[in-house]
Amino acid sequence: MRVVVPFGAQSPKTRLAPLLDGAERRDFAVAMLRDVLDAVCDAGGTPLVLADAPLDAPIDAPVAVDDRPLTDAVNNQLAAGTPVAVVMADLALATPEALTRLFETAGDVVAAPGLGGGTNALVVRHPDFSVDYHGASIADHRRLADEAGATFVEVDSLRLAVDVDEPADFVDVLLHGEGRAHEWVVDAGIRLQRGDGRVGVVRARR
Ligand SMILES: Nc1nc2c(ncn2[C@@H]2O[C@H](COP(=O)(O)OP(=O)(O)OP(=O)(O)O)[C@@H](O)[C@H]2O)c(=O)[nH]1
Ligand SMILES: C[C@H](OP(=O)(O)O)C(=O)O
Repeated sequence: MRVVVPFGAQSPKTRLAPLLDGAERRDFAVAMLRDVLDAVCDAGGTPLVLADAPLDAPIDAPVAVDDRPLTDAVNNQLAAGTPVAVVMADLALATPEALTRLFETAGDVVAAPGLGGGTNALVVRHPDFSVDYHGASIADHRRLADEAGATFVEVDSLRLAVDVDEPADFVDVLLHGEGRAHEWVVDAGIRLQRGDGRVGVVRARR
């Protein structure tokens, strides 16, 4: 399976600014990308990193640079032929097993929803389907599949549902992560903070 992995290389992970400075956000984003690429390869996928600018860190996969907005860049990849998968680069908990299940699930469009309304991963087998990212994109993709006459199937997976957008997402990385991204967060001094309510994170040092 051809697997497109979008990567915003210009100013990655701006919503993590409360805990990480610019260089750290770049470094952490690359750690997550490397974990995702390993998981894609171990699941039998052939990854292509779709970046909005050249990467300054070595990556063990081919890179296509396309500086158009995310949706346009991904739709251009879909136009190159199906089946194709799109797996976001910030899925710090992704495992080969979870991706294998995604890739093997039958359907014209198979989606792994993100917590909070996004679409963390997709398999597209229908030539008339196109993406529209940002906002509650899972709802948009459900509608777009319907309009294209494509079946739409969602996979239920914690490991694919967690994308690291905001500091609170570090909770799941600390609790369930295993790879470079997990190690990066621990080394940065980010720790769980238990209180009366929901568990949060705190950074012990900067
Ligand atoms: N090719 C490409 N990938 C992008 C672009 N923007 C985001 N991505 C990637 O798309 C996925 C989802 O990104 P988001 O979480 O929406 O945005 P982000 O840029 O990572 O983070 P924020 O700056 O906090 O919004 C991640 O894998 C990003 O690396 C873009 O403009 N072009
Ligand atoms: C790309 C976008 O990601 P989010 O901003 O929801 O993390 C989406 O899944 O539509």
